[in-house]
Amino acid sequence: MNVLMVASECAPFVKTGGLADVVGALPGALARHGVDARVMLPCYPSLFPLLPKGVEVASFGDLPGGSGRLVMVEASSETAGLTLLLLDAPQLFDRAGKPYNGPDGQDWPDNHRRFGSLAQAAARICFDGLEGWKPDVLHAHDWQAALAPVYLKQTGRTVPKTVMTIHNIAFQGRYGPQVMPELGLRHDWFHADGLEFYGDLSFLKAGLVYADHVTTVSPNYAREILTPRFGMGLEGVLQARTETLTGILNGIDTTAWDPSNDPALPAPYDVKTLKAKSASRLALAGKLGLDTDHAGPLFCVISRLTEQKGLDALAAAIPHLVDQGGQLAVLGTGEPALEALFQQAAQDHPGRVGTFIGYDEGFSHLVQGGADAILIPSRFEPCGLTQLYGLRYGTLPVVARTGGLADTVIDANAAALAAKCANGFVFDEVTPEAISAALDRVFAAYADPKQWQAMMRAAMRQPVGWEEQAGAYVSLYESLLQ
Ligand SMILES: Nc1ncnc2c1ncn2[C@@H]1O[C@H](COP(=O)(O)OP(=O)(O)O[C@H]2O[C@H](CO)[C@@H](O)[C@H](O)[C@H]2O)[C@@H](O)[C@H]1O
Repeated sequence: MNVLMVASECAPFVKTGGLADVVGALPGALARHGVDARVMLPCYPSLFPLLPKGVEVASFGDLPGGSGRLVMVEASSETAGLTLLLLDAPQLFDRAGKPYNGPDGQDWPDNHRRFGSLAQAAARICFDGLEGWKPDVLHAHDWQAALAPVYLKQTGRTVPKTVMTIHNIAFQGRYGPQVMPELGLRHDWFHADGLEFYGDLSFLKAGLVYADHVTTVSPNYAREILTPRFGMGLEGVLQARTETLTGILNGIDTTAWDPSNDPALPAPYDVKTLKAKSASRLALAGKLGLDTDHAGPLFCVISRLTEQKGLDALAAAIPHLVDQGGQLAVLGTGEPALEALFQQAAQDHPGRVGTFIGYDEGFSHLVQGGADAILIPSRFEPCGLTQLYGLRYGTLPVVARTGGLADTVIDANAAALAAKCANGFVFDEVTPEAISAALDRVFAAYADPKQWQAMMRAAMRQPVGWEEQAGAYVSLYESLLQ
């Protein structure tokens, strides 16, 4: 079976968040099930070095954003081989800045054309194929790829089948109706049951309406987005699709994220050598200027600093965390006000709170390796990957009961502790008080090394790889093709 993945990010080549991890790891996992999945991506500057190694397999004269060519390249990351299909259109993608915004932090004003072009190129290659390779399924990820199923539907053909995955429903790609003609979308589909969302064109809604199947990245989030609290205005669209909406939990790349073999850690450790984790703690403390002789638990945050992640509430609980004897390592970048809060916390609590504002993949491994617990107080979380990395590294997740966090973290309540399956701490409200109460439970557990280590072992033994989840995608693809 052939699958064309269409996305705006793919680790390790271009990443702003968890979408990239999934798109980078899922094809390799699908390959082990006999699926040939290829990833179509915009050719951003970080991908230019790959171009000379590739071959041009298609060219387009009239995408919404002008001309472009498609270059196929076998790209190998440290851990896996991937076949990438790069949409090389310099007028759209050869820009300084980030995938979605310029150096000034503002969204590129032509994002509808940039990602409309990606989607249209993807739809066009489905029929002619690429040197004998034709997709049976087109799998679009998030709003940036969401018009691909629509362009396919506009042709009236029924193959390939289309899957639309929601990684984050908060980002919808919403533009005024004036962009409709330049995107080549059917005007008679611009209505409330089609492309239109409160007078605008919504890329994500369009994908949700016209894809053959919709998935999101955890079973719990698949239920949550049917409600006004989590659906971000799209709950009605999704309620109409409950028969064709599935939650498939994300996995992680357990080769790239392996504490027994991670070049970012000063010493390897595994479930039998938990004590060796202390070398990572020392290295992390040294890097962030934290006291190295501190006895209490070292918490960490690794996150985009945005409203979604509930970190304003966490920041308000930092004095309590410090008073109770904790330390905190923060790695993040995002909203300036949140960056300032954590920088201030580091100044207020020298030796106890260390903040690194920036994006650093290698350092994120050391933070996972060195911390005792990872704090994830998200207001909503479709799946969450950092708690999965935390489990794998014996860094116990302390999470809000939402989305995929609730699906993956087993709270240290009496029953779970007795059954030796507790692997973290779960709290209900994203408030400084509830976070402080959860921290108190962490401090109590940490004071009992036997119990803490039992939890670390339970965490590290939890299967978090892609094996099972990739199988779920294969079953879904097969059911669509029947
Ligand atoms: N400053 C920094 N430096 C280095 N690495 C950093 C970093 N900040 C974040 N990261 C990394 O970025 C990724 C974030 O992934 P998440 O799944 O936790 O959230 P995100 O909201 O981006 O993803 C969305 O998509 C994913 C994938 O489906 C869903 O799991 C999630 O719930 C949804 O919100 C992780 O790999 C993390 O280590």
